[in-house]
Amino acid sequence: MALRVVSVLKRRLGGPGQKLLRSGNLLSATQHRWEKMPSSVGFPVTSRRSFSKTALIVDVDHNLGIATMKMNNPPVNSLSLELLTNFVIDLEKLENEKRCRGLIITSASPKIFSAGLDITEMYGKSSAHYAEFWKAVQELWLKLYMSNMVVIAAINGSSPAGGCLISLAGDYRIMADNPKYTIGLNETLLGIVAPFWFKDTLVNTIGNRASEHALQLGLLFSPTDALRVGIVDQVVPEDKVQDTALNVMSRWLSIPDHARQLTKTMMRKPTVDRLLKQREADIKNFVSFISRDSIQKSLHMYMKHLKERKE
Ligand SMILES: CCCCCCCCCCCCC/C=C/C(=O)SCCNC(=O)CCNC(=O)[C@H](O)C(C)(C)COP(=O)(O)OP(=O)(O)OC[C@H]1O[C@@H](n2cnc3c(N)ncnc32)[C@H](O)[C@@H]1OP(=O)(O)O
Repeated sequence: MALRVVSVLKRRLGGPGQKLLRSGNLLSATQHRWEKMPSSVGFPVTSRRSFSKTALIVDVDHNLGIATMKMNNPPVNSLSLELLTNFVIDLEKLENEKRCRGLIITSASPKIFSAGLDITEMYGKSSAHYAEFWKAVQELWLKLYMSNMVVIAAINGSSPAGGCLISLAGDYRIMADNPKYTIGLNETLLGIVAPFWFKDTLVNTIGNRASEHALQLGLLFSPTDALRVGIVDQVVPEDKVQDTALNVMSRWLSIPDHARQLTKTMMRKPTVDRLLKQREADIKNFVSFISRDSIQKSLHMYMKHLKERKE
């Protein structure tokens, strides 16, 4: 598979990418750290940046123009305020790197892509905290959904709710073929409601009827069912997720950026504008909804249930 990926990329990538590929195997090259690589024009050929504090590991391969972002927030990659904030900062940095055209989002922890929003950020806190948290969730979705980069989710584990949203905000989803993993917008199971822009993102992906069904029942799909309904685009053996992501990326990067980006904007802007027009109202709605005693109780019970499952 690795060799096939290399030959596909050889055909599709021009310039420095081809030079690197001529010099050896793409996968071993991307695995090299920048200090091991020759720098022909004064900057690292491949650079790796790790932010252990931010719980995100970002590798940028300047030659291929592909960044890989691994969520690294054990135990379950829950999206805390801090992680959301740093996710946005790193996305902005990548967006500003001219040579970075593609982004693969995946998880550093096997089995869990992301457990979704950090539930502990949504109960027992102040209204100001809820508002700040929700703004960060909105910001991440806005940035990801409208990214100029090709964004591929390499879903190597379970991906409920906010984790599913991150995947849906990308351009293409590849999921590991493991029946233990599930993906979906399961908010109703927690006694909460997926906001309209979560719903819109799902509708844009799988259509209205399938979304209504999935959202009302809070369905968490196995990889096979997720593929059938269209939440993911491909299901592959667990050890092939990353190779497949690179392979698919090469196909997407073979399209001229400006044409692909304008097309993406044309398809997604109306959905994004809907939130932008009522962003403050959406924050207010969230704060008032989440502060209700009944909702606080539901979230508390849900967390208790998660903990008791283990005992
Ligand atoms: C009038 C209408 C108005 C409408 C207005 C709308 C307003 C908007 C409303 C609000 C919208 C909010 C949208 C919410 C989105 C979300 O993302 S909510 C989060 C949903 N996530 C989940 O349901 C996943 C829950 N977790 C799991 O199912 C499992 O943990 C797992 C991911 C499958 C992993 O399982 P396993 O490996 O067995 O690990 P666990 O032992 O279960 O967990 C380890 C520890 O992690 C804690 N944890 C798990 N998930 C979360 C989480 N999301 N947040 C915080 N913490 C989490 C878990 O409790 C364990 O903790 P310890 O016991 O302390 O170890």
